[in-house]
Amino acid sequence: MRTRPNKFDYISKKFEFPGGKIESGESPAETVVREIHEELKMNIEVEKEFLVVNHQYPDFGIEMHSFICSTPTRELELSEHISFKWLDANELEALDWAAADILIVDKLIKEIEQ
Ligand SMILES: Nc1nc2c([nH]c(=O)n2[C@@H]2O[C@H](COP(=O)(O)OP(=O)(O)OP(=O)(O)O)[C@@H](O)[C@H]2O)c(=O)[nH]1
Repeated sequence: MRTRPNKFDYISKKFEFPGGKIESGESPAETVVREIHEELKMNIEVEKEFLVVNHQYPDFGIEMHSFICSTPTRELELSEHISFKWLDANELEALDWAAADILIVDKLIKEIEQ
């Protein structure tokens, strides 16, 4: 997903994975299901946890949990992003990713190439 212009220029209009912040009482896997439904009107199933990344941006730090998920359909409705792309592994590297996402992208490329 491509982010809207952001107050922090290092995140503005970068590509990121859909998701969002954990709410009180939620597990990270529950968060991703809720956020993807809220942001994209998509129903997904979490298959497995993929990678936990800790990243320090100049103004804040994040601990980001990523998951391999499945969905019966690719149909979605954007509500918070300016565009999206479905990509094969060999196309992932070409995008301008948020810095915190680079380790996830690298691991995806390695695992899918095997
Ligand atoms: N969802 C998501 N956020 C990411 C990724 N990579 C990354 O740096 N972030 C950053 O992590 C921060 C928290 O994500 P968020 O989706 O909750 O962003 P937000 O503060 O706009 O959301 P909110 O106000 O709806 O809670 C944002 O600054 C976002 O840009 C990613 O792959 N997915």
